[in-house]
Formats: sequence, structure tokens, C-alpha cells
Amino acid sequence: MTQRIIKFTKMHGAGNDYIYVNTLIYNIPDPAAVSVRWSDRHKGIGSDGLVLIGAASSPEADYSMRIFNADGSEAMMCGNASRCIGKYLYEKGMTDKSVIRLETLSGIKTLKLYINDGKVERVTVDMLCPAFDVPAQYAPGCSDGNDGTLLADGRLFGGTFVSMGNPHFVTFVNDIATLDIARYGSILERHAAFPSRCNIEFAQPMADGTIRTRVWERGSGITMACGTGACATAVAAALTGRSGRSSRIAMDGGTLDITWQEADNHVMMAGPAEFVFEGEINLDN
Ligand SMILES: N[C@@H](CCC[C@H](N)C(=O)O)C(=O)O
Repeated sequence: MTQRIIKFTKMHGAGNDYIYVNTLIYNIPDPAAVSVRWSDRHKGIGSDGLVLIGAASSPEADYSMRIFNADGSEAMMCGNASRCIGKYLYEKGMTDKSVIRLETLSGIKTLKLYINDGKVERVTVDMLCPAFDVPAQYAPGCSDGNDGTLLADGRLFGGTFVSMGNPHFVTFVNDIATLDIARYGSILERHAAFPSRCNIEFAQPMADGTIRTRVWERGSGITMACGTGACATAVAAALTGRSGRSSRIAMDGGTLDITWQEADNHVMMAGPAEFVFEGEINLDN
């Protein structure tokens, strides 16, 4: 019988906050609906979504991750959650490995934990290769390859489509501090160019060498950071000559260090992972 009282852990990576449940102990029968209820910042726990940690189906992996956005949609990958899972598994004694293989819907990702005095201080994730498989309907108003220009509420946004296991449209702007990202992000997420909707990154290279990036996430709206979005931004910046193969992506909730390796084409993401609090909640809430 499914237990009704579920113990959960709230964690964040650069401010991108999720509710984590160990499904080796607790069964969540309808995670999409639970994510909508629990993510609510007024009537629920409050988060950008729900993350389920479970057994891996592949013998190559140690554990698995499933990620649901705040609107209940399931995503293929989450960069910030994968770092948090590394910390969760190690500090809760579920592994003593400092290299963990995590199964996701977009492949097995390798996490490397940097441990000091029993605490995981930083996690690096091998995010595998970026893909530029342009959505079928990306053609309207677009130029060549994965670059295009999209119209949203009277403003044109030139950008690059990058898949990091999930879809991203990275648009470079020159008014990042004042841009109304809720206005434009909500329209671009559901633009006809993106049949499966899209995560949107608004980015601007800054004088200090960082790339200031603000995010509108598919299924969750404005978030403080997006790991896959940071990777997509770094790749788009490198492709368009705005940066080299390594970038510091400065998001609202923290900075992620991204390197797009020349040797194997893999994108490496490094950043923090933090516990916020533990709690328990009735599955029916
Ligand atoms: N916050 C995430 C990505 C979460 C999923 C995304 N909203 C989608 O629908 O693809 C990250 O850190 O990568």
C-alpha cells in the first residue's frame, strides 16, 4: 500500500529549487499532479518542480532521476537537480562514491563530487554533447541552421537553438538588466517554432567576463538559474564568437562554470548544490 506521509528534501542549485523524494522508500503514483500541488509557492511547499530519485534500470548507472516542472510536465534533464542529487546521495549515505553515474531520460550523466570533511562542496556534471536538431517548425522567420529570429510581442529576438537533452533558445540582448523576461519568455516558450515548447535564455556578455543570463523555463516560468540553460548559453556564445570554450554564466541565483571540451565535444557544468530543509507532507495535499 502506498504510504500517504512522504518525507521530502528541499534543495537548490544556484537558486533553482526542487523538492526531492527518494522513491526507493516512497511511491509517488501521480508525480505530475503532485508536482503541480507541492510546487505552489502559496498553497504547497514551493519549488520550481519535483525530482524523483530512484533505482537505475541500466547496470551502467548507480541511480536515476526524473524531473517534473511546476506545471507537471516531465523534462528529459535538469542540470541543477543532477548536482543536488550528487550531494543528496553522498551526504545521506546512499553512496560512498565520489563519481556517480546518474540515469536520466536524456542519457547517463557522470557526476563528480568535490568533498571536504564529509560535505559535498561542489559538483561537476558531464552533460554530454550539445545537439542542434532544430525543431521541425523552426523554419518560419529563421535563417540558417540552428540560428533564427523570432517575433514576440512586437520585438525580434535573434538566437540559437541548442539541445542539452532538453530544448533551449538562447537570445543575446543588450538590455538584460531591464528586459521584461516574463513578458517575452512566456510568448517565446510557446512560439510556433517550438512544437514541444522551449526553455528561453536571455543573455548578455558583461565587462567582467561573465555572461549575465536570465531564464524563462519551460513549465516553471522565471527561475533563479537553469543548469542546462547555462550550458546552452555557453555553447551559443562560443558558436557565435562571443566567448571561448569556457564561460562563467551569471544567473539570478548564482554562477555556473561551463566548459565545452574540444576533445570530445562534451559540456562540463560545475556549480554549487545546497540543502534547504527537510519535511513531510501528505500525498493528498
Ligand atoms: N532547471 C533545469 C531544467 C528543468 C527542465 C526544463 N524546465 C525543461 O522543461 O526542459 C536545469 O537546471 O537544467
